[in-house]
Amino acid sequence: MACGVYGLTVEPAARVPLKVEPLTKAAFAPYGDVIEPASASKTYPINNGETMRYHDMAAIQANGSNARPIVSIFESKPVRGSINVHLLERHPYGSQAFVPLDGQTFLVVVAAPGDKLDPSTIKAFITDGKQGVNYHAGVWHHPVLTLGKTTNYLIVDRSGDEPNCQEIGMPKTYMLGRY
Ligand SMILES: NC(=O)N[C@@H](O)C(=O)O
Ligand code: NI
Repeated sequence: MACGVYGLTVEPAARVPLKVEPLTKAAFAPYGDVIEPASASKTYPINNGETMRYHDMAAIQANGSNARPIVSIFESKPVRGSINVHLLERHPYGSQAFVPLDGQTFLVVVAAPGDKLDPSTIKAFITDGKQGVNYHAGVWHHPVLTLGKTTNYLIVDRSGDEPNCQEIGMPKTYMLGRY
């Protein structure tokens, strides 16, 4: 998905630490959904009780002309050393879900939707290896930041006619620490 540059994405000289918090449903609610059994709104047994259904975990959005939700796999190499971020991207026409298939933790950096970045809404989270995330349409997020080893993610996002990836520069370079 080619990301159009929506704003300045040159790395700012000013650097600030950004606290990395454990990912929780409540903390992530302004940005999207956490995909994990504990966050299911509805859970019920099926198949004569042999299977538990964690129902309707994420709001899958696919808007625009000829839009449809699609399933893909991202095979993502890990980032290593000090991780500093200075740009985010958004998909205005649809949501984007990442579910790790190898039990791998990853970092999530988000900001509230809007045509201008609101620095007060920039947050960083670390997943517990079982969690996935679903960014709602228009939510600013950093391209996937995989930790430790190359990881496959199941991706659910949107295909359609309109270009669906825009990048924007962050006001500072945000330091997430060493991994
Ligand atoms: N560009 C692309 O498909 N991936 C990004 O959207 C991402 O969030 O990693
Ligand atoms: Ni994305």
